[in-house]
Amino acid sequence: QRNPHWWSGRSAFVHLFEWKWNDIANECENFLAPRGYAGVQISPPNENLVISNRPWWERYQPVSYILTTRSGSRAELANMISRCNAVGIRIIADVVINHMGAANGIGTGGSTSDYNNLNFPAVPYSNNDFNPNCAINNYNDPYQVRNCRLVGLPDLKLDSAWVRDKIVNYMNDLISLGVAGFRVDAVKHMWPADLQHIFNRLNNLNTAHGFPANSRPFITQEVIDLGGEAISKNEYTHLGTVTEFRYSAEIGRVFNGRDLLKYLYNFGTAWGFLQSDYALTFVDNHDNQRGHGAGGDNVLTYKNAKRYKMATAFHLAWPFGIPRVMSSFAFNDGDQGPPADGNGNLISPGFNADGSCTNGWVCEHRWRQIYNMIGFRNVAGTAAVANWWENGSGQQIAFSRGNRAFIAFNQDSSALNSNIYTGLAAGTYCDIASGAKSGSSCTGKSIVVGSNGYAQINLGAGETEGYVAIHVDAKL
Ligand SMILES: O=C(/C=C/c1ccc(O)c(O)c1)N[C@@H](Cc1ccc(O)cc1)C(=O)NCCCOc1c(-c2ccc(O)c(O)c2)oc2cc(O)cc(O)c2c1=O
Ligand SMILES: [Ca+2]
Repeated sequence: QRNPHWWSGRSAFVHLFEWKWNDIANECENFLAPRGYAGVQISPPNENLVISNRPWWERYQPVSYILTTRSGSRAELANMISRCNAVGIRIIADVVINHMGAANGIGTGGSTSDYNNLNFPAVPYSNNDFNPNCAINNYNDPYQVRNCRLVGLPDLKLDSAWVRDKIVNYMNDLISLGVAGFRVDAVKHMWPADLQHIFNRLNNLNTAHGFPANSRPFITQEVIDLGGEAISKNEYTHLGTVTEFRYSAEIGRVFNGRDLLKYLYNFGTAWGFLQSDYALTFVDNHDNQRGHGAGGDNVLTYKNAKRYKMATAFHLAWPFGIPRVMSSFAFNDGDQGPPADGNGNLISPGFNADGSCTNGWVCEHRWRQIYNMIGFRNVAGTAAVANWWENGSGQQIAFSRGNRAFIAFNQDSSALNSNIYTGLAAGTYCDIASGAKSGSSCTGKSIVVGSNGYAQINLGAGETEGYVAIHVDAKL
């Protein structure tokens, strides 16, 4: 189902891609809860194949459902989920249930993966638990896309009772540890009916973790659908939310300067997206930030910082979808895995005095311009978009969220310098892009809203930040 069980007043979650469980627990307590994040999507917690050079995608090659990975042990996972739930950070587990690993070898828990004989003894799965070996080479044949092998990955028979039992038991195990729901991988490659059977057998959430009785697990399904394929994202919306890859592609195209900001006034179903409460939205994700398609070369990443922050600011200011913020490790090569020592152990992020990360972690979620927009979205709450403004070129826009918050963007080659109606009460507000409210002063720009609700908004074309944003909790 589609409710992520956020605590009230929280509205967006972060994908702490490849983070260790102990580090996530600390981050929940030290950073995410204080900054108003709602939840964390964690990397697949099940045992995965150890692949030489440790590419990031080895975690998408299961060997068993034993909860031992480079992120930590079962006990560390359980501890992290408890500590995060205690401070109102929900945990969404990434589950890989379409396939198993595509090579012989051992898993991160020491179990064997016998790909040639389709034997995974630690589940156990054997060859009659897999679909016949055929390759997916025609994405316009729904049967092939569901029943054949995605890039050679052994395809599980999801209509077999044995396989369904193993997957249901795995997901119910995670529910018993306190997860709020699941990000389901490679959903396009599974039949909706099989998923429905599995999801229906999931237990209610564990009330010991603060969930009301009879709470159903949140489901968000990865369906890469940019149009043009036989399988549609709409085939899965009755099961839960669905990743809206077109959101990522379009917001990237606009904030790459390949379209006018003024066209964003109706950014939503008019652009072909799923309806808001079905849509899992993001600027980039772990896959398409590496140029693996699924949004093409429009996808913005941390590598294009100013545009990325503008796109994320719009993403979080705009009342559409369930937003997920990406938190990456730095990479040059598309296959490169997370920061690790000589023995392959993951290295924890370190933190600078300004809160930014070290040790190869980008930590976009710790960038002031991004975490301040988490606060903006929380303060805006359910207030509707109002007071839309655009300049003649169409590359300067502004809007408010009722009388709670106001934001202006400049993607023009000339300065934005206009007197704009903000919809906010008179007073002096701190711009949360260039700084923040600190005690009784602003560390960055301050913006004065007159008694008529207007403010002089000044934003040069070459400034560090391409937007200014204010809200009632940043008012002096
Ligand atoms: O680049 C990758 C991994 C990508 C990947 C991993 C997890 C994801 O959630 C995802 O969306 C993509 N994998 C590399 C290397 C690789 C891995 C395994 C393998 O058997 C062969 C090669 C790669 O070059 N993959 C081929 C292109 C990416 O094709 C993959 C897709 C995928 C891409 C586009 C689509 O429209 C689509 O429906 C599915 O989903 C995966 C899901 C997985 O659970 C595991 C995978 O290996 C993959 C996956 O290879
Ligand atoms: Ca399949």
